[in-house]
Amino acid sequence: MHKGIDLPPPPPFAGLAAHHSLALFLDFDGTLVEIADTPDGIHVPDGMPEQLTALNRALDGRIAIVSGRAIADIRTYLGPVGLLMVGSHGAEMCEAADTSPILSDASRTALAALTAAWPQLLVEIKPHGIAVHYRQEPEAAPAVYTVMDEMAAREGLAARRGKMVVELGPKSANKGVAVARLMAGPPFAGAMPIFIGDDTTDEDGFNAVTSAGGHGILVGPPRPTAAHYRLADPEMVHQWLIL
Ligand SMILES: O=P(O)(O)OC[C@H]1O[C@H](O[C@H]2O[C@H](CO)[C@@H](O)[C@H](O)[C@H]2O)[C@H](O)[C@@H](O)[C@@H]1O
Repeated sequence: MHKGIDLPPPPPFAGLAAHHSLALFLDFDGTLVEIADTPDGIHVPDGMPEQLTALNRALDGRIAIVSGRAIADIRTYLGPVGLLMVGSHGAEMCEAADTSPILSDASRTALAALTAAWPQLLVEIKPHGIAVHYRQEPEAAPAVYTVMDEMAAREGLAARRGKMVVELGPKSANKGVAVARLMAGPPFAGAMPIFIGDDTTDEDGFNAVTSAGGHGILVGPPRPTAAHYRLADPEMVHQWLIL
């Protein structure tokens, strides 16, 4: 973990690609697109899906989007890019979505009470989990933490804190587990993995690629991280990837 020092920018992408067989694991919100006020308020830069597709071809299919969003949600923004996608923080790995309800009546009641008390909260239902966003109502954060932690304990789920959001999902899934699973088989096995992400939930991905001989790239301001390099914002990510 790099705590007190700022991190350098990564070496130029073209140079790395010239000397290594690269695998790229890309977070979505805050990495490929700027953070917005609401989950559906994001803007996908013109040409980005086409450029990701071209880059994926150049890397022989060794790019995966590894997002906290549901895969179906990502597809509405990127369209038919032909990229491998991991969604819901690793719980969805291109498998049929499990849409069965994950909450008991007690938890549904607790969630309903929370959203009634704080009407600006946004609830995002995913195939394997549920996210409560408090960006529109930041003063609700302590109540959201309490209720979501209680729900997680009751349901046997993990409660993950992200950017103005708390998410419930399976304990067994995280971005690091997903990356390790992908790295075990073709077309990723043997490549040097790079994980680019901005949020605390991306730290599992940074650790996984480091264990596999690769590097994490933190996007955003300096903070304690397992990443080796840092880029300031999604625009710098696009420039680094020559997108
Ligand atoms: O793993 P990611 O691809 O970074 O997804 C993480 C979460 O991103 C979304 O929420 C975040 O972005 C929103 C839009 O910029 C922002 O309004 C919100 O405050 C952020 O938490 C998404 O809605 C979640 O489902 C993802 O898990």
